[in-house]
Amino acid sequence: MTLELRNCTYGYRRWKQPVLQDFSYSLPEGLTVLLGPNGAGKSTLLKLAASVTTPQKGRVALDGAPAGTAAYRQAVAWMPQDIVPMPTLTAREYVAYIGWLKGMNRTDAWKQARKALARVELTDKIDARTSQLSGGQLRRVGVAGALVHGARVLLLDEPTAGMDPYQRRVFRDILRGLTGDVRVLLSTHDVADLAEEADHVTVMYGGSVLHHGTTHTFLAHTPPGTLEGRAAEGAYTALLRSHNVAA
Ligand SMILES: Nc1ncnc2c1ncn2[C@@H]1O[C@H](COP(=O)(O)OP(=O)(O)OP(=O)(O)O)[C@@H](O)[C@H]1O
Repeated sequence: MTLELRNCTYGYRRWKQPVLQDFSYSLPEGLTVLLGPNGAGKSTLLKLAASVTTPQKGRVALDGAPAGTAAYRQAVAWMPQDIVPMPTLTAREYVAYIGWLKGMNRTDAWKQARKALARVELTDKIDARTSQLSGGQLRRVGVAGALVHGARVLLLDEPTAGMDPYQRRVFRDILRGLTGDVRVLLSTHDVADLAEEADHVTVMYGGSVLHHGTTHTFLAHTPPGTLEGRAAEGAYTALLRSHNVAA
């Protein structure tokens, strides 16, 4: 399975410098953590891969199926950085609605929404209005929305932001429990928490990829003498500094 952006250019304003220019990226197998300072282009990359935005130039495809086609949209799940509550919908209705938008029939979407909410331990909030959930609970609803339709590619934009430590652990267990050839691209500022779990690490800055490789090659940037448990943070900072980027 290959999700690929090839020679993509994307800018939010036509008269401004594009955020991504002639940008190519291929999502490796397993879990890839996407790191980078604010404004690096991480969300933009995820939105292009999720086919919620379309590049002005270049192409995005999954195994040859172009982004935007039904086959592509069903295979790819996206959790946006900002989960906007829908005041009239309950958590279950919200997740089922995402499933339905992704092509599930209503009965399946309804059943799978309950299961997806159980996976993020929100069974007790299943009938709560999304507008009445806390920020962390709403993010867990977002994760459930990404899980509901059995996608082969999960694109998650800062999924753990605002989650308490216990829920971060639950989330990591969900990632570990994904079976089959499911690929995950996950952006985070939570370097220490997730980078060491990943199979691959991508670091972006200024719309470019500074590093893209296995976690092993990423951690090789860790400066000697770094405290235990700080290896990923150390590697990240050292990588940015080696490119003259203030971390
Ligand atoms: N809707 C928008 N309209 C105009 N410019 C935007 C918009 N969204 C993002 N940008 C700009 O695009 C650039 C990349 O933003 P993007 O959100 O992809 O970065 P990011 O790496 O996800 O940042 P963060 O870590 O802060 O979420 C930034 O310069 C940002 O100001």
